[in-house]
Order: sequence, then C-alpha cells, then structure tokens
Amino acid sequence: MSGLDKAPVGWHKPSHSRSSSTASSRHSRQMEMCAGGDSLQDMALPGICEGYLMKKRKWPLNGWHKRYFVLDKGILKYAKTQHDISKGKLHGSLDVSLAVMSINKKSKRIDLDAGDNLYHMMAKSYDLFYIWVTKLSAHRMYKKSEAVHMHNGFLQALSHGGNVLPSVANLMQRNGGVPDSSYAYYESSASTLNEAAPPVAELPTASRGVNSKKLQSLDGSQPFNNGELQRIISMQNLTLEKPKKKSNKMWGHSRTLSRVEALGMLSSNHLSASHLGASVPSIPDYVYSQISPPNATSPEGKKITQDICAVRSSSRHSSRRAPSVADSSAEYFDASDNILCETSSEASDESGLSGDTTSNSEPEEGHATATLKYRASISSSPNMPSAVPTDTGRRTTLPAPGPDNSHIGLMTILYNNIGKDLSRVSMPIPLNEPVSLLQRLCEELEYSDLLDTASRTEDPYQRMVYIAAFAISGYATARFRNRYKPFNPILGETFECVREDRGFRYISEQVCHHPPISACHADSENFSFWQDQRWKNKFWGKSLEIMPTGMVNVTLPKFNDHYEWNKVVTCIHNVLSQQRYLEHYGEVIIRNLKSTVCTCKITFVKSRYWGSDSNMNEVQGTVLDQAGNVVHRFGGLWHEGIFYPQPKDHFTYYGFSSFAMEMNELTPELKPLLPPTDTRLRPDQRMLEEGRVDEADKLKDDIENKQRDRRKAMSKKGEEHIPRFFRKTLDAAGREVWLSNGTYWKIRENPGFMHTENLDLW
Ligand SMILES: CC(C)CCC[C@@H](C)[C@H]1CC[C@H]2[C@@H]3CC=C4C[C@@H](O)CC[C@]4(C)[C@H]3CC[C@]12C
Repeated sequence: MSGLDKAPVGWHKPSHSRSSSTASSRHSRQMEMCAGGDSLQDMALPGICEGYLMKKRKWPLNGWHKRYFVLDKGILKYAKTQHDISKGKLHGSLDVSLAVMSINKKSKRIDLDAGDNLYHMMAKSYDLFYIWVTKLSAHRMYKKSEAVHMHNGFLQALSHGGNVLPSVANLMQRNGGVPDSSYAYYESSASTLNEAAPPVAELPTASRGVNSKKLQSLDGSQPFNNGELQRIISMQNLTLEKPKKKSNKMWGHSRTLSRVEALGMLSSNHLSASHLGASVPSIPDYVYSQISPPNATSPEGKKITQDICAVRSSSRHSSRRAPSVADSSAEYFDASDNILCETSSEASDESGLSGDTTSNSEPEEGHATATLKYRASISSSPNMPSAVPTDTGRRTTLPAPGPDNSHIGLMTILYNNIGKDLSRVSMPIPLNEPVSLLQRLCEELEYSDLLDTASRTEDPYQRMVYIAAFAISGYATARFRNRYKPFNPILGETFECVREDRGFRYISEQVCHHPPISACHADSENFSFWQDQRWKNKFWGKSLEIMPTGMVNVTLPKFNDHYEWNKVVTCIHNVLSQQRYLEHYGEVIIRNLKSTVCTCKITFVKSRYWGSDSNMNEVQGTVLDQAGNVVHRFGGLWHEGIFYPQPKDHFTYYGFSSFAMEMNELTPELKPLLPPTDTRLRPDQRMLEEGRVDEADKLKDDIENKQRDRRKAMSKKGEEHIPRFFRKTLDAAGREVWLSNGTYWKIRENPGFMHTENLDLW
C-alpha cells in the first residue's frame, strides 16, 4: 500500500505550514518550501559576497574540498581559488534565484538545486553559514524582483504595442513552469518536525559575532535584531576570508604523454577479434579497452602498448596524480590540495554517497575525446548491428502510444511526498509506463549476451571487462525513459520472463512493501543473476537523487566465479519539468568473491560543463590485478553503447527498447501457465498499455485500496506477509538479502499455478 492519497492533478502551491507536512515526518531530512517574499519592489542591489566554502566533491563523490565562491547580482560563481576567479577560470556558476536552497544549520550545510546543477556547500563556522544564507537569500530576492520588473515591463510593452523585450522569453523559459524557487530547510535524521531548523529570520543571535573584519562594527554593544542584521549583512560587500598567500605549487607541469591521448588512439579496430572474440560484435560498442601488453601483436597494437607502458610507468612514479589531459587549460583536482573534511556522521549521512573505497585519483578528462574518436570509428564499421533487431517472434510495438502527460503538474505530488521513496508515491496513471518495476528490473538483462560471452572468456581480466560492460549496460535504457514511471508492484506480485532465444529464465517478486523491495533471480546455462532492489531518495527541490542499496550478483558456473557489485546514484534532474533527464554518478566496484585475481572499478562521471570536453554520460573503468596494477582500461558513454538502435517510433511508445516492448506481452499460450499474480495479468497496467487511460486510472485506485485493505486485515490478525518464492537471509558480509527459494519453476511445472492457492491481488 502506498499509504498515500493520490494527489490531485494540477499545480498547487505547497502549504507553508510545517506541521501539515506529515508525510515527511519519518524521513531523514526535513525540508519545507518557504515563500520567498518576492513581492518586494525596487530592491536595492545586495552587496557582493565572496570567500571560501567547502564544496562537496564531484570527484570522487565523497568528501569535500575548499572552493572560492563569489555571489554577485544573484549569480554564484566558484573556482578553485580567488586567483582563478579573477582569471575567469570558473568551475561553475548558477543563478541563485532559479535554485532551490536548502539549509541545515546543524551541519552548516547549504544546498542549491538549480535543476541541472546541484551544489552542496558547507560553511566552516556558524557565522559564515549565517552570512552566506543571508546573502544568498538577499540575492535571490533581488534577482526575483528584477525578474518581476522585467515581466511587468514586458506586459506593459505588449499593452502599448511595443516591441517584445528579448529577455522575457528567456525569463519565462528559465522558470520552466516551476513556481518561484524558495528555500527549504532540513534537519538531521534524528530530528522530529518540531525540532526542524528555524527559518532564517530566527537564526542564532550568536551570529552577531561574525568573524569578518568588515563586520566587526556589528559586534558587541549594539543590539541588532535579526532583521536589521540580515539587512546590514546583505547590503555589505563582504570578503569572508583573506586570500591565502600564493602557493608555489605548480599545476599542470609538463607532461609528455597523456594517458588519455593514448587511449584516444584506440578504436574498435584495436579490439579486433583476436582480443575480444569475434562472436561478440557488441563489446566494442561499449568499451574501448586497453589490451594488456602481451597480447598486442599488430603494429598499431605495439604502438599502443608502448604508449600504455609509458603511461603506466609515469603513473607509477606519481601514484597520487595520474597524468591528465595534455590540454593546458584542463582543470584537475589534486588530492594533496584538497581538504578532505572529516565529515560528521550526520554530514556523511547527508552525503549519502558512501562507498567503501575512497580514491583520490581523478577522472580522465579526455575520455570523451577518446569516445568521440571511437564513435567515429564504429559509425563506419560494417559490423554494426542492423537497425532492425533480429526476429524474436515477439511483438515489435505496443498496442497504443503513451499518453501525453506534459500537462500534469508534479509539484503537489512531490512536495506532498518529500522524503518518500518514489516507488511509494502513487501517481496519476498518465505518468505511468505499462511496465512494473519487476519488469524494469528484468530489463537489466537486456544485454545478457555479455554474460554469455564472459562465460566463454578464459582470461579472467578480459572476463571482468565483459562483466563490467554488462553492469554498465543496465543503465543504457535510462536515456529514453524519463517521462514515465514504472508501476509500483503490489506486495506479492510476481513476474516471470522466459527467453529461450537468450537462454535464460527470470523470476521476480515484490517481497516487501515497507520499504519496497523487489527481488529477482535469473538462471541460464552460462550464468545466474540475482539482486534485490531497494533505494533511498533525496529530493533537493528540483532534482531527485535515487540511491540504490543492495548488491547485484552474477555467478559463472564454468569458472566458479561469483561477481558482486553495487549500483550508482541516479539523479533525475529537473524532475518537475519537461526538461527532465537522468544522470548516473558514482563508483561501481566489482569483486569476484571466489577469486582475488582481479577487481574492477567503474566510474560514472558526474558531468562538468566547464571542461573542454562535454563528459555527459561518461563511464570509465579499470580492471586491476591483485597488486593493484591496471590490466585493462575501458570507457564510453552509457547511453551510446547500445547494441540495438532504439525502435524508430520509440518516442511514441514510452521510449521503450525492443526488449522493453516485449516485456508485457501476453500470448494465449503463456496465459494458462502464469500465476495470477504475474504483472502481465494486472488489469490497470494492461489497460494503460491498450490506451484505455481513464479506465486504468480508476482501476489503479481500486487495486491500491485493495492492497491497503489486505494489509490492514493482516495486521489486525497479527500476521505478516510471507513472500512465496524468495527467502530472506544474510550474505557473507552480513547484509540482508533476498534469495530465490527455488520453488517457482517446480510449481509451474507441477502441479501448475492453476492448481495452487494464489494470492488475489487485483
Ligand atoms: C515523475 C515521473 C513521471 C518521473 C519519472 C521517474 C522515473 C524516471 C524514475 C522513477 C523510478 C526510477 C527508477 C528507480 C530505481 C532504479 C534503480 C537504479 O539502480 C537505476 C535507476 C532506476 C531504474 C530508476 C530510473 C528512473 C526511474 C524510472
């Protein structure tokens, strides 16, 4: 049961009353939207504010580094140092009036979510925190009132038949249907609603003793009230820290060969059949791999080997900083220069991006260049898979196109459910796609042939590359799938998928409703695959981060391998608007629990727009041997290495791939074999698929209510739902996992689900 009333369609300004927001009370971070007080007219330009703040790293994702920020006329810019700012070497900038600001007094955190950019900042002291919050608020108000003026000017111009102001179109666009961004505040996990952080106006009077020299006049005798103090702070030009003495460190000293350049020379030709197996034309689509020296026999191969060796030896000499792009303007973070902040448990909880590996190496900025070259090379390759997928005898389209849902406002829905798993939020049916999360999980097997290939690859390092390619391939589908949300499975719902053509069979079950957990298991001659899917959400005001917990497992019986890996963070940028898109970031570590011969590290690079390359959707990986030496490198773009091109009309049909289109197909032969709990038999989802949207909407309500009633009845009797095909246990690391109990296929065969007692879900 989702425990939610379906939010009305349409946009409503969220309530400002804290206590009314019951939905968020259980959650780790309280957040509330406050009115920004934008009605102010003729606001004076607030003073400039600049100084150092800690900023959450984009690379690696955990930890903080010191960055210089300047807030001027509503624009917040930052760079590594003040000097860099003056030279225009910016790391980023954003319009604070378009960002949602969240603050956490206790951890001195300020988070700005501008939809595309998510900045996490932390002040070193409460005073600085207070000043920055005040300043940011003032600049936001200023910028917004400026926008209102422009808007009024535009209307006037229109009514007077004057020319349209060019900037207005811009203005309308950037607001993107999202109401005036306000700030949100949140507290640590332990807090209850009543203890939530006070709004800025109530920030501590202690903040009067601000450190800044320019503010010393505020100290001591004169009792200011907070309002005055805020006004004074906001009008001052503040430099919040003296610039440090110029260090003698030389950045970007001459590097003869960049690793990235070496990689850039690789093309799919280098990944010729001898190395990666001719039977799999698909692998180069994903991976440009660095072949280990002993294998290189061709002249170009030798050349690359030499280059790689050069790179290897140079990286051995400077283990902390690998050579980066030879581009002199390339920016890179140096571990020794970054202040790794000992984050409090609270702050690190907030960061939510913990991983058991911390790496101080940097992302390789030129990978995108390599990827471009590689892309050019495959586009001319005759081995490209044909545009039409091979005939599987399955349907190639859906019965009806996806409904237009662009008019549906998500504001109320999301604000009413802040902190809740997206999977628990009931949405109006036009926001759904006709697959359930159980089916969506199965889509991660779309490129199961990579596992088949892995199971035919003798060399353990190369085998690992295929496993890694498989791990990445699960994300490819996300590129076209941000307009609709999968159905939340009903507790006890199941889904099976038998693919003779691919040689595997898959089962999944919704095993827990609170928190929602979907467990799945697939078997084939070559591999087994299982995972249980659960995740945490973080909503920052414009973007929603999904942090999956739980590990993915693959075994290859032929080699007695058991691979295990984590999943990365998926961020839905601009979740409330039609400019929504998905980004994955973080690090995946693949381990073979049965052998320590090699491990693999894959990085989904968080995009940086200031670099010379666009590194959107970039993935980099390395296979390491026992001693930690790099044996293979690979990389690419997660959305590009798709082996089958999308079906022509994919936009009309929910952005589905061919595999996804086949997912909910129900043939007369299959029907009698399925348990009645199978997703294919869920009537509202079927109706949506057939384009009967209104009927589906009503039915969905009924089904959700039925689930609710069943839960109530059970808890009254003191009973607990027991999953039918999976059992809960602990893995070797002591984590709670759900494993198949092995009964599904046996029952299906004998006596058959027709002859068993089944749950009545819909
Ligand atoms: C408000 C609605 C219409 C916006 C659309 C939400 C969509 C894009 C969301 C809803 C649930 C999300 C999925 C939830 C869980 C996972 C598992 C994770 O390991 C990869 C991402 C993935 C697969 C998410 C992809 C994005 C997703 C499908």
